Amino acid sequence: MFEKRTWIRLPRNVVVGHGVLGQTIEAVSELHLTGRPLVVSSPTPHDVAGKRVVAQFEDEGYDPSEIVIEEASFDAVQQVIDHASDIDAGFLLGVGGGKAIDITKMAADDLGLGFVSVPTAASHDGIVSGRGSVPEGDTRHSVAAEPPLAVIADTEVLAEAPWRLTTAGCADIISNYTAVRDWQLAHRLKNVHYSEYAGALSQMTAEMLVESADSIKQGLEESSWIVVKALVSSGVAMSIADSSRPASGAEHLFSHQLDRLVPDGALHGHQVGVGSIMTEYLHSGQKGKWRDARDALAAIGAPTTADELGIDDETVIEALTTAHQIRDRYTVLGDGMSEEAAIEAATVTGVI
Ligand SMILES: NC(=O)C1=CN([C@@H]2O[C@H](COP(=O)(O)OP(=O)(O)OC[C@H]3O[C@@H](n4cnc5c(N)ncnc54)[C@H](OP(=O)(O)O)[C@@H]3O)[C@@H](O)[C@H]2O)C=CC1
Ligand SMILES: O=C(CO)COP(=O)(O)O
Ligand SMILES: [Zn+2]
Repeated sequence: MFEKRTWIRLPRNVVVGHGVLGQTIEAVSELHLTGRPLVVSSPTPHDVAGKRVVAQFEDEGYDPSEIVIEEASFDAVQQVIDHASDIDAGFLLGVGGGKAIDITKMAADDLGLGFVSVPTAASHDGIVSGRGSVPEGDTRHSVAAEPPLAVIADTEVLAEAPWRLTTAGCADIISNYTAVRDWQLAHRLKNVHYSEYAGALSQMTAEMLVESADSIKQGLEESSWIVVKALVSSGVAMSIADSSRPASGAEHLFSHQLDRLVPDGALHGHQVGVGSIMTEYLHSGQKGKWRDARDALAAIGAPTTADELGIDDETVIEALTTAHQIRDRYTVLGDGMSEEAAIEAATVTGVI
């Protein structure tokens, strides 16, 4: 008997472009959500977009409420859950970078309410995915959470965010190359389920971004358009796979381990980018494609060395040799790298 089943949860409305923040009500009303909206943001996103979203709901006769969270923590998720229960919220909007959006999607998951993602920074593909990441103990990687019903990405707002957030989003996409390679390796060696559709979409997303590198420049709103569309595409790949596998391999394990070792280190995307230079080397050797990964990152102005990440060489080696312990996810790191091999990989690729 045929027993395969798949259940793909995707956003219904993805609205991207100049000034689309002004179409929030339009995009939301199409979703047939009812009750009071709760707008969740963090301080800067509240100023640049959150209060405009609240004002729109007020003008249209909704009775919105808002909450501004300061940090990515389970306490903050609980604060949002409590506030939503107190005001009897009907649905949630997360307005911000990864912090505000992840907190909203995790609170929405707990509350059983719909949620809309309104990114103010094109900083990584979590802003459009059904994966939430809040540091707890030693856990840094994402877990399944409520996927957004809609994404409203205003390129005018995104283009005004600090440029390093956009280069971090690019680097998160460039890391899809090695993530897919790791996934294929795990399929071959460990019989891990591999989705051809999700793998191909993730890889194509990285290729298209790299091909557009010349148009990704500070001050060009088109850059935000290109990057956010790639982030949406990467988020869709994760939804198809029902896993972060298409966009997260050993380079992400390396970054998660850096987050544990250096809590206020570099941006997620920048760390995974540097990680992918080294894991590409591990996949394909000295003559392999690691230079392509490095050059693609350099072309958009993302870090390619430990120095540029602001992380010392010893920490890079410690993260590389212990990254395989982060989670049960087979990658090119296998059951761990020796210190000598890690130093070799980081040195040959110029990371240290
Ligand atoms: N779900 C997933 O798959 C993933 C989730 N994450 C999570 O996402 C978070 C990191 O995301 P990231 O977006 O880098 O971090 P933040 O949401 O913390 O945003 C980074 C910084 O940019 C500021 N900011 C955001 N938008 C603007 C803007 N338009 N103009 C000026 N400043 C702005 C924020 O201000 P302020 O401090 O006021 O908020 C913050 O200081 C972490 O919590 C991480 O765990 C990371 C990777 C993947
Ligand atoms: O950042 C992600 C994909 O780019 C999510 O991956 P993780 O599941 O490793 O947190
Ligand atoms: Zn990522």
